[in-house]
Amino acid sequence: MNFDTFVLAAATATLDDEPAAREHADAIEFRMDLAEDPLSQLRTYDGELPIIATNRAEWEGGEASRPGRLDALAEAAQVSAVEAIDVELHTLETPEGVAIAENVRAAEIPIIASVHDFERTPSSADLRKLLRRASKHGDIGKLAVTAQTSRDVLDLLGATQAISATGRTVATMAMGEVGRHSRAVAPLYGSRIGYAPVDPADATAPGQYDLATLRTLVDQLRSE
Ligand SMILES: O=C1C[C@@](O)(C(=O)O)C[C@@H](O)[C@@H]1O
Repeated sequence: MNFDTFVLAAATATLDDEPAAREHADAIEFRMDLAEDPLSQLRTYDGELPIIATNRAEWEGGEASRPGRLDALAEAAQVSAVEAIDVELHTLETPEGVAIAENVRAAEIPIIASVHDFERTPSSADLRKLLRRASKHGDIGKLAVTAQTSRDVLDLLGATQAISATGRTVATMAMGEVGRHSRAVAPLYGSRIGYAPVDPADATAPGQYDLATLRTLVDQLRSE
């Protein structure tokens, strides 16, 4: 998968959702940590959209607990439909994370190095540092923070613009209601991935638009 242009990922724990996502999404984000039997779902997948595999750790807002979490991700990287792997920046900075990154790179798949803050938005300087670190460890550096004020959204967009202007590939979004519109406008500042559930009842983060809405918003803003 190529992140040279914006990729809209339909976030789901059920690969059976793929036909419903196809009309609007460019990819599926398969949340292995929320899925039943994720490896067998992957092995029997025969959809058209490429998959970003995510097995989010509990300590980063997901549901995957320790035993086997990274091994499952390494196995997912062997599935041909899996065209990108999402790993937490904090994991990539550990020896186990370095090992998984080597594994994934051997399969010639890009790594999305992600950072989440479910409570706040770090300072502008810290946002830039985090994005730089994430885009150094991953092919794409991703930052999802929680905006409490509109100033937070501006800081995130500023960091997105500044780091992408240095030639790095980034993806950013502000979670929650205050930052919701960032999901539509961040692509204009250089963000290369957006996430939305097929069904709004199955949101994988606070403040997500449903897939059809985010597709429309992003496309309309881009074509103006
Ligand atoms: O990291 C992200 C971004 C996200 O948290 C969001 O805010 O849309 C949704 C997650 O599924 C994905 O892994």
